[in-house]
Amino acid sequence: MATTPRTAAIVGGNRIPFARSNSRYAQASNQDMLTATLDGLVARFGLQGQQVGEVVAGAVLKHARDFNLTREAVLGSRLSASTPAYDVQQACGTGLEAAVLVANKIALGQIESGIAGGTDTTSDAPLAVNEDLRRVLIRLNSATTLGDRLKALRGLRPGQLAPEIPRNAEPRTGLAMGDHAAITAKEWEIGREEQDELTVRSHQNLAAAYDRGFFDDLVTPYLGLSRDQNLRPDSSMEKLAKLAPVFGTGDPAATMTAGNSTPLTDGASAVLLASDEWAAERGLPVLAHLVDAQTAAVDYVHGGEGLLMAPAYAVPVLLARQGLTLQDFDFYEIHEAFASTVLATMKAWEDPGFCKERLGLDAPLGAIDRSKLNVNGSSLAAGHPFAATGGRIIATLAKMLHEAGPGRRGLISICAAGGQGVVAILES
Ligand SMILES: CC(=O)SCCNC(=O)CCNC(=O)[C@H](O)C(C)(C)COP(=O)(O)OP(=O)(O)OC[C@H]1O[C@@H](n2cnc3c(N)ncnc32)[C@H](O)[C@@H]1OP(=O)(O)O
Repeated sequence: MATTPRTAAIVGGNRIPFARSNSRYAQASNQDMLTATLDGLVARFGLQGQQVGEVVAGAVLKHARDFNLTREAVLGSRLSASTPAYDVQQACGTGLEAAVLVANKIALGQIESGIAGGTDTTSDAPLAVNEDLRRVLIRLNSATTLGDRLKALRGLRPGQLAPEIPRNAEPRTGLAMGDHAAITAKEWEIGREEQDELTVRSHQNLAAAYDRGFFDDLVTPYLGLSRDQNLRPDSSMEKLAKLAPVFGTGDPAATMTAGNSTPLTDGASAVLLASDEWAAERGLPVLAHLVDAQTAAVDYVHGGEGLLMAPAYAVPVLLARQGLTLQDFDFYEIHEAFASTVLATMKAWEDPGFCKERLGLDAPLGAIDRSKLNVNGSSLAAGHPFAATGGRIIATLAKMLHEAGPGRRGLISICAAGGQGVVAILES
């Protein structure tokens, strides 16, 4: 029997304020933050003791003990323990990818409701042991006699005792994501001033949104924080101009600083999705619908494409499938991994050569109206706890579309490590 796909509704979201790394949430684990975030969502939508179809979430940096972090968070939360839950991981696209998975199951009628989310902490990063030491420890664990234990330890050297600390770098190139972004910034001739301007706007927009109460029903205070700790309402071009470059520093004309790059951040977010019927039965709002989504990947290792440029490729596929142009949107949410990445992506869409040769289009996608971009701030100001960014953006955009009224449309574009990108369209 054929089933008719339907479009999943976004009921609303919840997140904890995002904290600077090694600061307010230094003692909190991913599980603590995700559990608190789920409980905030449960409280907001009256889901105490209830079972939702599925909870799908993830973390980019996960301890080995967190086999199924999401299920553990559900068991620690006030949701019914009968709620199935599992982890996904798509780097910085994790939160959005989780929402797409939930939305697709709702669309197919396999579930009526679900929660998508993400959490990350660089304060509680997983440390690994040296590969040789790990094998020794495994042998030691299964050794039954003193002789076997001593044999297992034989050959172990002091240098092998040093822990392996996760680096914010691409495994295939050894370069930090910021250094990759600096290469792209140079290729697309993205200037320091335009990066700093985008950064100031992000801080101003986020601060204004908090001041007008926009986040009152999206953010639940946690561990003494009620606003994102990275937010600097007094951010200015003058202050940003004083910062020294931190990425691509081999180049004397390097432009990327701690100000126009996202900081290392701790936090979690979650979004409640459902069928229209499920929401109506409970008297819950429908802010928007997740209409469609697309992923793309680029060859940043041998293909000469920028590590964070995959959304530039994913968006035209999505537009073509939906019969839309890049200008047919009321809001654009382009994840600010680095200010230069947002600017390079927009420049690529405007560039006839890029659009023809790399995207195979007859004409460039064109410019977007900058006054519709990240109007309530984005990752430069809020911070970027990798897997939690998607949930922050979906909940923010869904509320913006709802406030704007029916028939409004928003584009989400998230670049991710590994040369990947996840993009989606929401409509009110
Ligand atoms: C797909 C993706 O999303 S890829 C992106 C993934 N994320 C990343 O790669 C994270 C990148 N970020 C980082 O690695 C780090 O945050 C860095 C290297 C950029 C900066 O690290 P730190 O040097 O520890 O940053 P810190 O917070 O101390 O800031 C450095 C200085 O800049 C200043 N600063 C930062 N932002 C601003 C601002 N908006 N306005 C004014 N000053 C600022 C700070 O006050 C600080 O000044 P100080 O030294 O006088 O106190």
